[in-house]
Amino acid sequence: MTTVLVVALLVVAAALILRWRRPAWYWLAFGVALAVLRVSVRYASVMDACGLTVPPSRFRLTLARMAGRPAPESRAPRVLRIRPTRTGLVLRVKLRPGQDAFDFAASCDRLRHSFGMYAVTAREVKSGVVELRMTGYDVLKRVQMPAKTEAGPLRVAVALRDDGAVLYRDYRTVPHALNIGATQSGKSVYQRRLVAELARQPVALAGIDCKQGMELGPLARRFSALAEDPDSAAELLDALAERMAGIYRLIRREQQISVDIPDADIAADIFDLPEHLRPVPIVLLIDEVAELALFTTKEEEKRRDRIITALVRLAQLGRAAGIYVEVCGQRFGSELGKGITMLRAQLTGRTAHRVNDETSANMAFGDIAPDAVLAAIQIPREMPGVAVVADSIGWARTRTPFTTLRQAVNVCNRHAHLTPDVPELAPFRPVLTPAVPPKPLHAPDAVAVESATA
Ligand SMILES: Nc1ncnc2c1ncn2[C@@H]1O[C@H](COP(=O)(O)OP(=O)(O)OP(=O)(O)O)[C@@H](O)[C@H]1O
Repeated sequence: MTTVLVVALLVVAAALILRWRRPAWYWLAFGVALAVLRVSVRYASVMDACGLTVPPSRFRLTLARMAGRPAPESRAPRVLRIRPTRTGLVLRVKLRPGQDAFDFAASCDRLRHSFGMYAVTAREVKSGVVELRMTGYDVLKRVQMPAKTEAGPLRVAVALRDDGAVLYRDYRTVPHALNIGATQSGKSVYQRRLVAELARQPVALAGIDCKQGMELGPLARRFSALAEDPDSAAELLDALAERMAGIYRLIRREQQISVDIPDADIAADIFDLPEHLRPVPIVLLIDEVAELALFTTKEEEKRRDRIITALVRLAQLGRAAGIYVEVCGQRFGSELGKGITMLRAQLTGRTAHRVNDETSANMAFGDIAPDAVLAAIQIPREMPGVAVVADSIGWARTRTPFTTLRQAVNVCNRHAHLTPDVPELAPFRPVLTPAVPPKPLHAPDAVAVESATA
């Protein structure tokens, strides 16, 4: 703590002396150092004012009485670590006997005002230790991801959380996810970011985009399979189910070999298989799931049932075979028909962009994090891309860095050579035609005017 304080003082002094130069880091270092000083100086009084201190123990009172000293003061939780970050600071405190992590969570708003920070969040990191993350400004206003992240295989840095931490989409811990939001809320940008990040990794991407491939089509060079209408989507899902069955047979065969070898590890999913046998993982992205679930004729109803059944099977069994499902939609509730709530139950990761009503938010969070429902409705219209992410432990507001379609296409084109050939998905491999200059389109009005003048 003392070291951090001294460093903060030095940084403030250096920043004041060098102010005539004002390089980019000047404001950042100055702001963070000031925040560290402010928190360090005000710590004890703020804890006291927020009711986060404990009265002196009987032992200390007895000692004071025996020594003839005045009664000792209440004690604030001990600071274990204070760590400046790019966006503010992180404080770790050790709770005093009788304190509860909930007390800190409930006092976040008071702490925010008292320390003069933009936001404060609290979470228990281990028994008796609470981490207070403080940010000095609205980090979601202009999202800037840190230069270095802890991304890895099947773990991509997808957004920034409101406490300044990076939000990762980790397919190995949360295999399947749901992303809902009203129109223009930022779902596609979120999905684009996912594709752009996954494109750099050795994974196969499969897409279902029933908007005639409008969102995923331009990224086709990095896709091993793409379906642009419900009919081909049904066939693609069947092909994925077939691949899943094949991978299970492969794992089973390897298990039988391992059982006969003493002390050998026994494969339970594709990552336990030897590298030369390991099938490439597949991430299946579905844009606007409702297009797959709606029907008007008997034929379409049969196709819909086939699609939803295949999706449920993939979400139930796909993880061990390295098949992950990422579903996007405006709503995802029981009004989409039978099997939808069963599918939703398999989608562990939940993200909700701005929604227009409580029912839509409930579809994402009602069953896992009721607190997050209100937060999702309150996302302002003028902040597209802001989302609420929740799991059974808690929720946070996040925002994806804005990725244009051009940027995502550039990344996909640059990494097109990483696109694996998946034999089962070969019929769905997007056909890449050479670019031709577009012909001028005749709008219906223009045609009408032309024929009228003729
Ligand atoms: N993370 C973001 N940061 C800044 N602006 C964003 C962000 N995400 C989205 N936007 C803005 O919001 C607009 C709509 O985003 P997007 O197309 O992703 O919405 P959507 O939910 O997919 O809409 P629809 O369902 O109609 O396709 C974008 O064109 C962009 O201008």
